[in-house]
Amino acid sequence: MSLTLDRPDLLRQQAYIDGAWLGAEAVMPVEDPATGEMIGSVPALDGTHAEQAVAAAQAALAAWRARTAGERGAILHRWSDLMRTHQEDLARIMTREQGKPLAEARGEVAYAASFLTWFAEEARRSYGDVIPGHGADKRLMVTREPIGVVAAITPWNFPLAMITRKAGPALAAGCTMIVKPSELTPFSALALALLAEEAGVPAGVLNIVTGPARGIGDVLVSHPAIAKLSFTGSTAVGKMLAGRAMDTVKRVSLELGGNAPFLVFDDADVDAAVDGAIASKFRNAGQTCVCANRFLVQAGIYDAFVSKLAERVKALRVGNGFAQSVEVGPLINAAALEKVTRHVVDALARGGRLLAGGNVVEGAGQFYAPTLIADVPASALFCREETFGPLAGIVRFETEAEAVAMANETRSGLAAYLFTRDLSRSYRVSEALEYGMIGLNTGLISTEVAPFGGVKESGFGREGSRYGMDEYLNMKLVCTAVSLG
Ligand SMILES: NC(=O)c1ccc[n+]([C@@H]2O[C@H](COP(=O)([O-])OP(=O)(O)OC[C@H]3O[C@@H](n4cnc5c(N)ncnc54)[C@H](O)[C@@H]3O)[C@@H](O)[C@H]2O)c1
Ligand SMILES: O=C[C@H](O)CS(=O)(=O)O
Repeated sequence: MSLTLDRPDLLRQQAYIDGAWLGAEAVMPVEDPATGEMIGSVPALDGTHAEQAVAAAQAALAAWRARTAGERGAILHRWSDLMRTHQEDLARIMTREQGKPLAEARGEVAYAASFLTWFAEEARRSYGDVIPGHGADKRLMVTREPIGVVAAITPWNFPLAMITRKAGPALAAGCTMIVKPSELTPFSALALALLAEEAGVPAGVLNIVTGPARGIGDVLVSHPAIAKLSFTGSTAVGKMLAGRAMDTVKRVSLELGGNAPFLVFDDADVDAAVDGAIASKFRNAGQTCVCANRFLVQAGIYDAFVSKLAERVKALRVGNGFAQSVEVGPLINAAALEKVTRHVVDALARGGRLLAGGNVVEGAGQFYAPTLIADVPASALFCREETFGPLAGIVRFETEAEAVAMANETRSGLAAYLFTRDLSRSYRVSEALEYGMIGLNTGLISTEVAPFGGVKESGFGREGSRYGMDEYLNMKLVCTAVSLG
């Protein structure tokens, strides 16, 4: 299937280093997860090219940080405007390489652009402090300065937003950046770079290095000129990269895997809980870090919730993201299909009751039927691992204490959801849950205006909100001795 774009030049098959578009003899193919067809290819660059990108970012740093926050913000605003102008093309490129339904892809373009708009304004608010001196002759001033050259390594599931959630604050702060996008979805990143160039981002300020992760990553985690590593991806890879970044004591922020519990109490609005469950579980075919990963439902509301949810899951339309009515697209690759299959088989083997789906959708591409399994024990695999697929598994509980204990029984700590109409319970439970973000009577929590991030092994640091700038700024104390005349 050909990809029709108003701006065909947005589909870039070259990497972007120091303001130049770069080809290579060695290339990496990019496949459409819905059809298995090859869309195109990108250069399979290596550590040498990563070194070139670091040198370019280093050379561009002084002039970029010397611009005023307003000047940097104006460029970010133009970049964001260009994203919105070309929303349809960016969405089509994303659906083609990542698979999500076109409506979701359009939503991600707007979400990704919102981070550029937000941080274009936050740039002007990187305030410092003047502190009353500790001596009559002392004057204390605290300034906030850009960290310097930043390396960003990003995942495939939100191929635009996970980049602008970093590039927005980094460039607003006066940093320069090298991005290594996922090898599964490089075209979104390269289209973003073209629009950055058109918006006036100077050469070297933003660099996109495509290719096998290890060779490029080895440079990005170890190069002494890189002051910060911002990683979004799996917990296992994040742990490894962060550990290596410590050899040069880089600042690190980690946005890692999740295992979100979705708690429904007897006093919940059951229809609202079902709406929240569908929104949280099946967005991007269950391939988001904040998807509900396990449903914990109190005994009194259990049957009503399960039967209503079953009707909704059975009605979900699966298919190619370009098809008008499709709500659930393909999984990203065969490994993802295998993992969700493994979790389904395990849940059924433990006595789970299949109420919808439970099968691979035969044919081209990697499709799994939206699946609902009830009456599963908390020992099931999907309760212990991030499924990252369209499986909703339900565990029954009796008491609030039991629910909180089950919810917290994981090393993950990104997002959690609870549905209750009891005000005291909403405080008790949200305070007891060990997570960075809580959805209370909602299944959708992500926005550029609020801090996004986790605790425990879901990482540290926050993206978005006024806190997002902190990840790209250093604090400096200037202590001045003044003569008293
Ligand atoms: N917390 C968040 O904000 C957030 C957002 C999106 C995705 N995620 C998590 O990301 C995971 C899915 O994304 P994924 O499959 O792309 O994760 P991944 O860890 O496999 O890959 C993420 C990035 O790391 C790179 N990478 C992998 N091995 C590397 C190495 N040895 N050296 C350097 N780079 C390497 C990949 O090429 C990719 O660019 C899920 O666990 C999901 O929960 C978290
Ligand atoms: O996969 C997790 C991303 O952060 C997606 S979103 O921010 O929740 O849209």
